Amino acid sequence: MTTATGSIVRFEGASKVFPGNGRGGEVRAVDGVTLDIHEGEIFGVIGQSGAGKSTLVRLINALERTTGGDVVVDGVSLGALNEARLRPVRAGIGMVFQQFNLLASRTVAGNVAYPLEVAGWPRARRDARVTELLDFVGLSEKAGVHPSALSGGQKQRVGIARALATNPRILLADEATSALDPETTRGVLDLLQRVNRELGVTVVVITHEMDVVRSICHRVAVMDSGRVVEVGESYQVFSVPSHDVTRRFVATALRDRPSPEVLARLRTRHAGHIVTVGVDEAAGSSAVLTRTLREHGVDGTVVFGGITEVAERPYGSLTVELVGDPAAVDAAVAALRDVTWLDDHGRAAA
Ligand SMILES: Nc1ncnc2c1ncn2[C@@H]1O[C@H](COP(=O)(O)OP(=O)(O)OP(=O)(O)O)[C@@H](O)[C@H]1O
Repeated sequence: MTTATGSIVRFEGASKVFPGNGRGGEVRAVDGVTLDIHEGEIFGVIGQSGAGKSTLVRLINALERTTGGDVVVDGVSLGALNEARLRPVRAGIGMVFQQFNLLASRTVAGNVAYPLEVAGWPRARRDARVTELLDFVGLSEKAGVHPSALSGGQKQRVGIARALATNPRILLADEATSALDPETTRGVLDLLQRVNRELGVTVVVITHEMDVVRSICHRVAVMDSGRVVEVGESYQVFSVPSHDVTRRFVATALRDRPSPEVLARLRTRHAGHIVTVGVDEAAGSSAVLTRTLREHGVDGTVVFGGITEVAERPYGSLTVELVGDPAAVDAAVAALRDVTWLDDHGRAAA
C-alpha cells in the first residue's frame, strides 16, 4: 500500500451499501475500501461487471455518497460535506462517460462551453477557453457542428474537452473507450495521456480492457465484490497476479486459456491428462515446466496457449497434455502447483 504522501484521493474504509428493493437483499457495491490515488498518476480500476468500479469512482466526485468510512479528495473529507459545500469539490473533478453524454441540441463549442456557463464565466473568457480546449483535443474545425455529425472518437474528444473546461485537477473516465473501435481507442488513450502529462491532471480510468491498463495506467486496482483485492504498479499486478480475478482478467484479454468448448475439442484429440499452467518471469517459466516434467518422467505436449509480454516480461499460460505413469503425472502436477498456478482439467473419460 502507498502512504498518504502525494495522495490526491484517499479512500478510508469507504463503503457504499444500496438498500434492498423491499425484499431485502441490500447491495454492498463498495465494501470497506482503503486506497490512495497519487497526484499526477493515471490510475486504473478493473474488475468484472458488477464488481463496484463505477460506484467506487462515483464516490470521488460524490455522485454517490459513502454509507460508511470516508473519501478524502485533495485533503477535503467528503463525508462531512453538504451538497452546497460539495460544489467546489465537484468543480475540481471532470468526468467522461462511455456514451459521451453530449447535448444533442448544442454545437461542439456549445457543449464545451456548457460547464463554463454553469460556473458563471463571462462570455469573452468562455469563448477563449473553448477555443483553447478545442485546439488541445484537435477539433477546432468542428466547433460549429452538432454532435450527430461526429464520429465516436470525436464525440469522446468533445467529452474530454468539456470535462477539462473548468481546469479540474482530477479526470474520471468511466469506460471512456468501450464504445470505440481499437484504432479510435488508441487516439483517445493518447489524448488522456496528454491530459495527464501536459496538464498534470490525475486521471482515474475504469475499464474492462486490459490494453487500456497496459498502455496508459501507472497503477491499477482490481475489484471483486466491492473490495479492492489487488493494487499496485500495472506490470507488477499483471505479471505476478496474486488474485484469481486478476488472473482471469489477464487470461480473458490474452485469450490464452481454453474455453469449455475448446477444452471439449482438445479432449477428443488428446487422451492424456490436460492441465493449464501459468507462465511468467517470477514463477514457472516454460523452462521450469519442461524440467519438472522431465524429473518426473512425464511427457508434455503443448496443446493450447499463449504467452505475451507485460512490461517486457513474459506472461501467459500453456495448456499441456501430460502422458506417463498416472502416479508420476500426479506428482508432476503437484510439483508444478508449488511453482506456479495450475488448472487441472483431468483426463478424458475412457
Ligand atoms: N443505484 C443503485 N441502486 C442499487 N444497486 C446499485 C446501484 N448502482 C449500482 N448498484 C449495484 O452495485 C453493484 C456494483 O455496481 P457498479 O456499477 O459499481 O459495478 P461495475 O463494476 O461498475 O459494473 P459494470 O462494469 O457492469 O458497470 C452492482 O451489483 C449493481 O447492481
